[in-house]
Amino acid sequence: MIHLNDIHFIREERHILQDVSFHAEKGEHWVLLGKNGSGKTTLLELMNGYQFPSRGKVEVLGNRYGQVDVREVRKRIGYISQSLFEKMNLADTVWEAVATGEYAYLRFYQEIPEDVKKKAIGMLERIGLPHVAMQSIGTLSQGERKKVMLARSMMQKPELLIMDEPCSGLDLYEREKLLAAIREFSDQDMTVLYVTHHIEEIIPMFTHVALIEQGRIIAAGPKEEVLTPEHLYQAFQVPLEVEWFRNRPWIKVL
Ligand SMILES: Nc1ncnc2c1ncn2[C@@H]1O[C@H](COP(=O)(O)OP(=O)(O)OP(=O)(O)O)[C@@H](O)[C@H]1O
Repeated sequence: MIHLNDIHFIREERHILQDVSFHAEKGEHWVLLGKNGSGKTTLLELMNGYQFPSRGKVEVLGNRYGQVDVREVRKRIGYISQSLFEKMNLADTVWEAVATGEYAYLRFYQEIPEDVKKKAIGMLERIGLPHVAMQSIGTLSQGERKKVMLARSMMQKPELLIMDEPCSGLDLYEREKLLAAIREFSDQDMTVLYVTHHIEEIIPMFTHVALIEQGRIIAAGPKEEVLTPEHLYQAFQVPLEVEWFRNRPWIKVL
């Protein structure tokens, strides 16, 4: 599904990723966890083919990057990030913005077919936002924006869903609502990769965690094995305890 082998990413003499190998199989739901500047977004950009490694091999959904048209691979990947939202036209109505996900465009230049409109409104209903369908996306709250981007990414049921800090800037209520929506959309056929620096966002649907520190993966595997105080100290340099409550980790800083 995703195979990164011996990746090095060097820019302006900085070794941003060093000797990274990462493997995710179909149906696994991964969290990529690490502090600010550790290299998480860079790793996602390699997986989406927006960046190419200085050394090493990237293979996603059976395609070796460098030998295929990455735009074709991207059609099978749902990607949610702040930078994608910023590329959207804030004057577009919400249902139109969701409908663009059907074609992986950012906006339409011709009339949207009725069935695509219905599907987009159906997605908004599923995510609990049918009432904002006719508003422009620029008028939405932060939480609504994130949910709309999730609905958009689900128009063409992706085989791989990649999310870059989708809960950043959300209050507790909005965060939990968005996590519930992500859980609702992510079934076992879909591989999920979720980037965050907040341990409490690792809800039960996530099966695996990779910890990244200064461009190196320091631990990767089933979440219970990776989320130990020792590994987390290595990643964040903060002494802490981990408490599991209903299959979700919570931390106490010591
Ligand atoms: N093209 C580039 N040229 C130079 N430095 C870069 C480039 N791309 C990324 N970096 C640097 O690489 C480091 C890792 O960046 P990255 O955005 O991957 O971190 P991150 O883990 O996603 O951080 P955050 O959690 O703060 O978003 C940063 O120090 C960044 O400044």
